[in-house]
Amino acid sequence: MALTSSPAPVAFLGPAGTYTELAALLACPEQPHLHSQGSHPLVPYPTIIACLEAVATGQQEWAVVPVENSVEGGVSMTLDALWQLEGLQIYQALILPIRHALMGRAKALEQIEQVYSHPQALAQCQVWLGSHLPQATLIPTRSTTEELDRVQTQPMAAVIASERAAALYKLPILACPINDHPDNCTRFWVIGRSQPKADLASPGGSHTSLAFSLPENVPGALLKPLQVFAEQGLNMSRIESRPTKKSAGTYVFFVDLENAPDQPYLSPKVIAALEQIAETLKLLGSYPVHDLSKQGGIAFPN
Ligand SMILES: O=C(O)C(=O)Cc1ccccc1
Repeated sequence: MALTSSPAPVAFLGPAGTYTELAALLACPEQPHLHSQGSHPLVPYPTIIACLEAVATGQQEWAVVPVENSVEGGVSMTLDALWQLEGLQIYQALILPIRHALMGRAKALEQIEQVYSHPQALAQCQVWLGSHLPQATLIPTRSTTEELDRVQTQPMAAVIASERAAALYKLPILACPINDHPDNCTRFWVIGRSQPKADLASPGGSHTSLAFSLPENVPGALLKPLQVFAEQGLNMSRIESRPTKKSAGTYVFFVDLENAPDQPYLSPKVIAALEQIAETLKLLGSYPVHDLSKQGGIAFPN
């Protein structure tokens, strides 16, 4: 009799109702070219780093984490954790439209004294908040849904989260959408443990991500790796720097490359050239991207 294994759990930034949970519901880690499977049990974690540590230590098979928002830029917690932790690989990217709602039990907006949400969500609604809730104190939380239980009993408090979160917690929506840019979207990565280097071609896809630090802070240092990409005809779709945290003025560079259609991974030649240049090089994976922001909205799974 054939043994059938049930889908492995996916760690996500909780509690229930976050945008990251929605991305995890739509993710398909074992078959990264698909999405919208919804068959994996989901396990909430309080922070992004806890999600990634759960995979790195083998406690969970998969994690889904936010990486970059079209308005606010990179999610530094995710980038820093991927640089620090060993043995992680990106298997899939999902881009979701982000439509923020203000929810709570206030009878009128003037009643609201505190607004709780993830710093990215607060920043994405700052113009709206300044003009509609100038009296409110903005309080950052670890995820959009962390303080949803508080607003059940405190009418002076409100939360910025998704409409799906309002439905899950049975909270009235006071205003929606409140994001300052209508085309707000966020990219999420599905992370698993890394394959041996020889298997980097698998699972493959349209993009490759890597991170590197450079040995010397000298004029033109960054030119060398960029020249490798240019000479190999590799288009960079993103470059972002984060401090190494070792000494002031030293940086880690995170790069996303578009793969050639006939080569869904980074060639050994490019990897060898980068290894020569970088102080530390981390290949984060080659993977397909599902852009769900351009399909007129998504049907939210429950
Ligand atoms: O997933 C969430 O709900 C988060 O708190 C992270 C986040 C915040 C804002 C936009 C997308 C993801």
